[in-house]
Amino acid sequence: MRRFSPRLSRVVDVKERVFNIPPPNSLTLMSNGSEDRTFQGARYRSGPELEICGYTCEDHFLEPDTTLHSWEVLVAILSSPICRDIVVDVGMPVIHKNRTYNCRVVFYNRKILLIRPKLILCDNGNYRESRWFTPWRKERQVEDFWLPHFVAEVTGQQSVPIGDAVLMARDATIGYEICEELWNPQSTHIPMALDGVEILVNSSGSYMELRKAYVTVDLVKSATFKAGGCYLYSNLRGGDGGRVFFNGCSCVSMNGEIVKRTKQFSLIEVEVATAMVDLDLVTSYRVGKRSLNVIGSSSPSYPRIQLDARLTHNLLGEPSRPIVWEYHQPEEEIAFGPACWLWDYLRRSNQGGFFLPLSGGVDSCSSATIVYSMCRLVCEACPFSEEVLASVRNMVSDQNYFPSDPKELCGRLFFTCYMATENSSTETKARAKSLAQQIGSTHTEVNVSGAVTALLNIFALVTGMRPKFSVHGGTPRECLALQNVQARVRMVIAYLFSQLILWARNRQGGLLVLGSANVDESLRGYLTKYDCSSADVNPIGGISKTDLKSFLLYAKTAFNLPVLGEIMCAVPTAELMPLSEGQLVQTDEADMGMTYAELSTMGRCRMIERAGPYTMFLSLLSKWKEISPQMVAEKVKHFFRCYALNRHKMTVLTPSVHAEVYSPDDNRFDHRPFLYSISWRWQFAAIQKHLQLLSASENVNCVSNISIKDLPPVPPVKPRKNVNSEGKGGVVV
Ligand SMILES: Nc1ncnc2c1ncn2[C@@H]1O[C@H](COP(=O)(O)OP(=O)(O)OC[C@H]2O[C@@H]([n+]3cccc(C(=O)O)c3)[C@H](O)[C@@H]2O)[C@@H](O)[C@H]1O
Ligand SMILES: Nc1ncnc2c1ncn2[C@@H]1O[C@H](COP(=O)(O)OP(=O)(O)OP(=O)(O)O)[C@@H](O)[C@H]1O
Ligand SMILES: NC(=O)CC[C@H](N)C(=O)O
Repeated sequence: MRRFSPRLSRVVDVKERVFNIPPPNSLTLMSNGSEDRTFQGARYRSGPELEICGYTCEDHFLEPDTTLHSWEVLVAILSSPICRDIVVDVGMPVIHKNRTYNCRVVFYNRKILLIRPKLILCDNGNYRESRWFTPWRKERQVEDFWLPHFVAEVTGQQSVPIGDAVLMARDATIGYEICEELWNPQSTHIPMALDGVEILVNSSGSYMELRKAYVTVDLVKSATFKAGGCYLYSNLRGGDGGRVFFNGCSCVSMNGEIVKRTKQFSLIEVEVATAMVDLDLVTSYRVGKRSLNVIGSSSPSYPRIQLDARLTHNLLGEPSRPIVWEYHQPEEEIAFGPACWLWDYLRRSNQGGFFLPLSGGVDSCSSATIVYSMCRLVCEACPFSEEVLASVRNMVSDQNYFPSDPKELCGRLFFTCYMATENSSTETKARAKSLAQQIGSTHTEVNVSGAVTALLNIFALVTGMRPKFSVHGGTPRECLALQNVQARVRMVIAYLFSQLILWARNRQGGLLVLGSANVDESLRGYLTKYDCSSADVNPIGGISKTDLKSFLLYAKTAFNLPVLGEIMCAVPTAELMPLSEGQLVQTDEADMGMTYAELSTMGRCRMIERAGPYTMFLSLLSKWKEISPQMVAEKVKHFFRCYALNRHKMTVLTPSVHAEVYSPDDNRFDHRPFLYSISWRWQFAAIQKHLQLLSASENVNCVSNISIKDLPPVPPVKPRKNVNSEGKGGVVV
């Protein structure tokens, strides 16, 4: 290929995990002859959103200290010799005219060139940016920003431009689009590209959800496919103190093709991807797009901040070539995302490892397998990362330790315990033990029946009464209480062990207790409040049972853990009730009155389709054609009754890594009340009315049109009913 004017530019996309900007002294150290290793000879460097202070500062963004300290760090960075002759943009909050903006600060050779505030904020899902930031609404306008005095002393500038402008070097034009601006229908890259901006820089704080990674890649590719250009997309990676795991996957795209990328998951703190691009190819691509040129010629111009420097080299190197993006399957995302999040959590909490009550069922075994996956990642990272090695040495209280075998590491960091009661089976006990052996966790088996009996004795002493299981003639209320006391005792024992097990082994610190309630159980409320569902952190709280089973199938082969095949196929059961004539009387799905697959469908419908009971009923009518409309109605009503009854449990849900769009996590994600009337009179009446119309005519196109007369009668106030979380009423109190 012939180039008329070889303008090869090295651009760099630096991806850093939050809070990882090295302190000033280490920056200086790195400059001693290590410039190439750091920026790889690049002329431009970008990084993720709000990288200086960290994306998850949240309400700390309302504190002026956060902005002040960000300026202090910025001064340290721009003063560093490492930043000579390279244009750098970094992310931080900036207060201008008493308003806080989420900004990129662009500098070159100790001079700040531009402060570019975010134009479109993100407020969906876990995002709440407009709680802290104001969007910049002055399109294509800049103002003077007066620098803090200690910054002015270093840069020698009093004021710098702030606003919606682009940077014009002698040989390239660079524009900024901050995260959500790419996702919005009025994406900023379009008018910038029409105005001749060649390099589009996007700094992001985009978190992981299963099956989401392709979205950013598609957006980036389509941005430069439609409008041409070189796109630098830099995202955070890792956990920084919240429930989300930032998704990595930074990349460089050129005219619709990805030419460089970074990993989605890794324990390594900083990953630098460098690409060499030929900017003439941007021009030739755009020149060929005739319709783009016509629109571009009338497109309004951006203010241009001039930079008297060249970004291109006349090098004879080869431009980076297009690559094929290999996506992780959801099972791999489960294996690596929560594992990396657990690692970040563990090292920041300064604890010595994890404790998990291991029942031999799908959920707790999934949590265990994720910890094993974490150990594998640690062993892989240690030869390349001093930070990971230092953290693991602190955890195991051994400064000479070098982990190389995940099983051996697991034995040091991970403690599992099977806690039997008289209702436990030998099968689950054996499965828990096998998994512990295969992953190498330090495993114990205890019998907690003595503690359960002691508690029941206290009750009997006071009341003179002993509750009975239903198979022994007890009422549902007695039976439920007997189940819950077993489950709760396990939680107390788990905390006792987590606090003292390292003490008993003459090691420092304590252990974090892991939980293993999955997203579906939480949504349905099929868990005992303050049993082992209450823990310090939960790696699977955002994942559905269906996905967990696929994950175990994957891990069985990928991690060589044969017992997972058996665990996956076992019928899920709580094992809290006695066997009846040798038969299992309790299975999760029978207890819940719905299958996990149905629950997952309804969960998605509630959250993603934003469906109330009536809309969910309509939606499922077309999805579940194999069952009658009456049956669909009963399932929907049962789901909403259970959801309403148990919603209070979400207020104390153990923090877990966010992974699923239909998560019911009440804390940050799913903002709904936690006290409901469970009768849903108006909504259920609408369903009933629709059913009547359906039976009157198969083809009625009905819109709910109910009135007071359609409502079922209000239930009598007396005698009071105590409805348990099964949604089964009928106990007179
Ligand atoms: N609106 C509200 N706001 C705040 N608290 C509320 C409340 N309504 C009830 N409560 C309180 O909540 C408590 C009842 O909840 P809780 O103690 O959890 O008990 P509960 O939900 O009644 O029963 C536990 C449920 O979990 C199931 N389970 C048990 C064991 C294992 C598994 C499994 O996952 O395999 C499942 C079991 O079948 C049953 O459905 C009571 O103290 C009650 O007063
Ligand atoms: N016998 C047991 N030994 C140790 N822990 C247990 C035992 N039974 C239950 N647990 C703990 O309590 C949690 C909730 O118990 P539950 O019976 O609801 O299991 P679950 O949610 O179906 O999960 P699993 O599939 O792991 O059995 C389990 O995930 C596990 O951590
Ligand atoms: N920080 C942001 O602006 C997030 C943007 C986008 N909605 C995402 O999920 O990645």
